[in-house]
Amino acid sequence: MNETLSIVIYVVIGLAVVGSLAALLVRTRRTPKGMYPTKRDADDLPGGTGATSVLDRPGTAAPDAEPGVIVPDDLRDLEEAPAEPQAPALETPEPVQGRLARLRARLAKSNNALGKALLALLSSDKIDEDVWDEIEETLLLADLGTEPTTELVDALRERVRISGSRDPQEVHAMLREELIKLVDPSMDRSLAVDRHADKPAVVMVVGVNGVGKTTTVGKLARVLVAEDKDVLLGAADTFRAAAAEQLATWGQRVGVPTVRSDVDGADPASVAFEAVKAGIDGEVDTVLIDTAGRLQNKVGLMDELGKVKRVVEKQAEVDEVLLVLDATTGQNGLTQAKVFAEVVNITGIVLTKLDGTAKGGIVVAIQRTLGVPVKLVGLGEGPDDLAPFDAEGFVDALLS
Ligand SMILES: Nc1nc2c(ncn2[C@@H]2O[C@H](COP(=O)(O)OP(=O)(O)OP(=O)(O)O)[C@@H](O)[C@H]2O)c(=O)[nH]1
Repeated sequence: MNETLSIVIYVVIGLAVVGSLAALLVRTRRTPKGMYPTKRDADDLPGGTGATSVLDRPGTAAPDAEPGVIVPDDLRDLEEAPAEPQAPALETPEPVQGRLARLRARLAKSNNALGKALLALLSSDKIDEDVWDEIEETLLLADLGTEPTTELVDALRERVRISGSRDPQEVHAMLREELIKLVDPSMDRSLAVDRHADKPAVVMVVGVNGVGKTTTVGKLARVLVAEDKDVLLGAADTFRAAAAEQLATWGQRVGVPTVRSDVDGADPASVAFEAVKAGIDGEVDTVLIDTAGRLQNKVGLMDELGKVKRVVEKQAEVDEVLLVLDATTGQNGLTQAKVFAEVVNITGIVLTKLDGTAKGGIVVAIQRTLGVPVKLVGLGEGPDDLAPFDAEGFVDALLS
């Protein structure tokens, strides 16, 4: 009996011990709400009621999430992104033929006052000294420059004296002829972009920051793609970090590769060298090189551009050095042009933002100052708003 009692007592004590141990275990395993039971990995989301700290990135309410839960957009993008990133559809640039005519309205709009004022003055009943003074002033305001203005006024005076005509059509024709003479249709405005027997043509694009240089390289790539050329871009503007990215994006849109450095502030000459090397290896038609232009220090600019050109010339001839100028900067553009002309041998001018200025006369002033033709004009921010320049089309736009 005693023995049976002892066994019962032992069993009861044993059960009690097991029970309390189990209760203890269950309690220690329960984690306070919102706390992570183990040490957190760096990429774990923060827990607890402080979970809103995840929202320091822009986010929106996800339709399938708990009410009040905002999923950061970048995380949602990841969730919703297709497994294989799709290549963007390639764009087809507009044909180059007839571009200036298509964009003529833009030029006419901004330079309307010039043409209209000249025609009105020249067809007035009496052309006296005051009228000639006004004509002169109008031309100077359009940034034509002193010497070309005097030439034009003298030529018109002579023709008006001889013909005595005030007929608007005749006056229009006279003015058109004289303006075309000033813009000089005899200048060779062709671009040297054709591949040589065994090497690509190399085009360097120079100019100060902000004039539209990178945009121009991108637009020019499209012009060449529209002409069925194989093009390669070199992002030698390593000064501004975003410039290479911007250029590569232009290239991607039309399937043109870009050689760039992933190191900020890399040596521009070595990027240019690699671009030309890749162009030779890839047997492309044209290599376009975007460069950085910091005018604060002429010696630095000279060193940098000179070096880029010398290094490129170790492998291939530089066929074109295009200087990009912003037409809205007027006389400032002329000063820049002179500095660049001292540093490199400029073969052509790209005049951008002509759609935003009434100073179309700058075309004449720049050509006169540098003795180099304007080869391309930028007439808007659209990807195909770059047109080959021609004297007649330009003057017709001014007088339309
Ligand atoms: N309206 C108008 N805007 C233009 C034209 N060409 C370029 N732009 C604008 O000018 C701005 C500057 O262009 P960018 O190409 O970045 O200038 P950038 O000279 O390359 O500057 P960096 O890359 O810093 O050297 C951009 O907003 C362009 O869209 C043009 O012909 N007309």
